[in-house]
Amino acid sequence: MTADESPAPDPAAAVSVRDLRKDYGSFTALHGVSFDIAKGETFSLLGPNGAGKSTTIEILEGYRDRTAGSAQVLGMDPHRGGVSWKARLGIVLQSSGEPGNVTVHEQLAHFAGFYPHPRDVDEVIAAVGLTDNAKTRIKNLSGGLRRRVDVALGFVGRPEMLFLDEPTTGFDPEARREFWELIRGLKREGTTILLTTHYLDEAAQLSDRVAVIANGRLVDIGAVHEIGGADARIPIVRWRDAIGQQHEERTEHPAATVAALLARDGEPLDLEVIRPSLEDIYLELVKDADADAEVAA
Ligand SMILES: Nc1ncnc2c1ncn2[C@@H]1O[C@H](COP(=O)(O)OP(=O)(O)OP(=O)(O)O)[C@@H](O)[C@H]1O
Repeated sequence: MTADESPAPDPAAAVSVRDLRKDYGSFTALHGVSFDIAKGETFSLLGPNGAGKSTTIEILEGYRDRTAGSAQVLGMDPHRGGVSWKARLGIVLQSSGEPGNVTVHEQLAHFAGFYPHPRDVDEVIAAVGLTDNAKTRIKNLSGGLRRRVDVALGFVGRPEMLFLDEPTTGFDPEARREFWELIRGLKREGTTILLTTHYLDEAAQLSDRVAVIANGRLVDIGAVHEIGGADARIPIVRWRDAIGQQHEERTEHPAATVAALLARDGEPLDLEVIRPSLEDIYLELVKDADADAEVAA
């Protein structure tokens, strides 16, 4: 199939992808992926190592050519996007290049100069918690602090669309929480955000919608509270009986189940009521996708 033969992308969307396919030689990394991201939406692409997340994001950033299918980002085919289109994007790649022999402030001020309406450099440095390191040479920063510089470079140009490929790798827990606040602030300003992350709590905290991709195929897509379907969210009641045997019941009415247990047997041992998290649901989706792939193979 050529790009021209695939269905039309949605012109109103910030990102619109149809039947996206990518071959690396004889290996197919993407088997025809389709999704839209609305303007102002925060959208996470989730999947195991090698699923095709970075390939997708790099095609959308204009860094990689696609083999087939169509893609539009801010109304433009990324393959044809020029300098003015690129100035509307912010990009945090999965791995950054060799750090230069420049300070944090110098690097950001230099980068800000490429954009027509950059943010205030000192405010950006403060937003990523690097004020105390503003005059430090980047090569002398720890890995986690360097990653904060990458994030700062991604939004200093006041982008309409921000791509974040595993942005918080190497962040300590406090820095991750601060990063979440930063992203919420950018979202409030109307920035469209495409995030890939292996931290499912991060995706649950930040995303309007998520897509799960496995083996180059889209497995599911939807709002964080809908992904995997309603059945995947049915609470689980777990307890042990008087002789120590473990029991488990999936029920829409966990309080009634616990009340009935209490009335019947007295206080249950090791009682837990669990609502599956995004991580639990994600793991199930990926397991099912792997099983399907094995059957197909
Ligand atoms: N330049 C390349 N040449 C050949 N194969 C590649 C190339 N880049 C990626 N691949 C392969 O394509 C598949 C998808 O890779 P990709 O980096 O998109 O996955 P990912 O979902 O981002 O994984 P991770 O979570 O590890 O970053 C993998 O099997 C990878 O080995």
